[in-house]
Amino acid sequence: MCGIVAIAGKAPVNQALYDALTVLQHRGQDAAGIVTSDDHRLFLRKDNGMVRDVFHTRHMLRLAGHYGIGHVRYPTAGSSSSAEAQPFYVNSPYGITLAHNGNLTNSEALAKDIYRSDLRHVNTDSDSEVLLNVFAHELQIRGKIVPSIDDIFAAVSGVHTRCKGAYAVVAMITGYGIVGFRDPFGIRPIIFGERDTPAGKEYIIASESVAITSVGFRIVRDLLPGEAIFIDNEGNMHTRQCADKPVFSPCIFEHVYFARPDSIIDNISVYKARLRMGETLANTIRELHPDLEIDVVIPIPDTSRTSALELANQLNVKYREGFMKNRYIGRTFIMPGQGQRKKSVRQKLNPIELEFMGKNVLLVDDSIVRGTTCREIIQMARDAGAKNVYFASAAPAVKFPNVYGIDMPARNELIAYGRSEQEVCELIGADALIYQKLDDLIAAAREGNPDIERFDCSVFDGDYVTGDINESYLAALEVSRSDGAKRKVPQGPNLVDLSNGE
Ligand SMILES: O=P(O)(O)OC[C@H]1O[C@H](OP(=O)(O)OP(=O)(O)O)[C@H](O)[C@@H]1O
Ligand SMILES: NC(=O)CC[C@H](N)C(=O)O
Ligand SMILES: [Mg+2]
Repeated sequence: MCGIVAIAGKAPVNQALYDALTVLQHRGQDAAGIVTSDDHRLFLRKDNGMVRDVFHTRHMLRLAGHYGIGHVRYPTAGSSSSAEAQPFYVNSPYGITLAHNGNLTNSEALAKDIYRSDLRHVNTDSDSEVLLNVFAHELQIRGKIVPSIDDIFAAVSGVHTRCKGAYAVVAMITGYGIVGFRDPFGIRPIIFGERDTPAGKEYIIASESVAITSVGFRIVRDLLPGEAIFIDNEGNMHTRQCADKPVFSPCIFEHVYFARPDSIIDNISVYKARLRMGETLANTIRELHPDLEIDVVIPIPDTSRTSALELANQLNVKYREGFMKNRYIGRTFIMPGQGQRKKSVRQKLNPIELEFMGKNVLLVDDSIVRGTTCREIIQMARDAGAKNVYFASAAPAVKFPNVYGIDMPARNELIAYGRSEQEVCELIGADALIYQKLDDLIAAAREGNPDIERFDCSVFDGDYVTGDINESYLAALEVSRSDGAKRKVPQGPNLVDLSNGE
């Protein structure tokens, strides 16, 4: 998952972009970047690292101009090399920069097309660089010195025709304005806002509403699946549906884990959805384990807190913060490499022994993916003297890879893949394991917006809405992007890259 933001302002936008990226940091910790423009020149800074590490005062001073875009990255394609940090740039036509959240499922085929038919060079393995070149080509073939609004929206339609997979995108067309668009299934979130200034209206586009409100804009609305927004360099805003048959299918995992609870995505409060997940999970526990004696409910911080709190309320059991989180360690799930993830769980969470000693403890997490967290945590609870350790997951068992922008590509890395609940329970060392039912999870999210007919739940049910995912795709993905495969790709400072981000 990545975070994206764009601002079309009337005054310098560097600080607001930086602030918005810090609010989106939970969506990507690997790399960050900002590009701004003063209508003539582009100013780019991007590198590996968290937002606070990538941008120093000297960089901020150079990010001049009244419009720009930003990105925080969590890689799902290519490598974690700094050359794949975003935004990406192509000089023709007009000078376009682009930032992408999601994952293209036909990136490899597109990369070949781009070279053979569009005569374009793509320098990295990033699907986002491919996406940028498709958009640039679709704009170039209109052949205009000054692109019209119709040209820009036609180029987005061209992207929808050629690209498959998930993409929420912001792009800047130097001298012409800012574009945002969402794939025809609306898998990844993207929302826009505005504010009035003495010099006129300013616009912002971002992955999550919290990035809009926290920098002083008000929310207008989410982009619809297939829809695009264009803010021209005079500050006029235009929107248009650019897909033929959009089928809304937003990713349910945003509500389970990715998004911040204080965000509202597609009119669903993530916080309320998580409370409802706690309520339904409590019902399932009562139904499946009516005799389970629970002395205390303990969340695995951070993300499960909201649902664990409501679950404890419903069961009428004490809710206690039995694990203290080291606030200087980021999210472990989105760290690259299993070794790093495993080590970080222990550095990140530390038990308060008195909450465990001699008690029947119900630990609650938002999800169990690789099982890294729960295995460590259950052992820590036992070491702290717990009598029995039960484990509940606010999401169903994750059994299938994600191909739409969450880095869980290898089936055999998923602890629930090919295993029964009982087997998972034994493997993680719990005395009982309770998963949320998929229908309950869907209901918990949908209650916030009953107009959404379906969610992308592919990691739970293996149903890939884009229709292009088959066994050979999944097998190839497993080979190229498993933890083992990633270890073989050269990373870090030894790699000499083409990067213009300094
Ligand atoms: O089964 P696993 O592979 O361990 O993945 C699931 C865990 O990873 C996430 O936590 P993370 O530490 O990333 O973030 P958080 O602090 O927001 O909970 C998630 O909240 C689960 O705790
Ligand atoms: N998580 C994401 O949205 C990743 C975006 C893009 N696929 C990349 O790897 O950079
Ligand atoms: Mg967690």
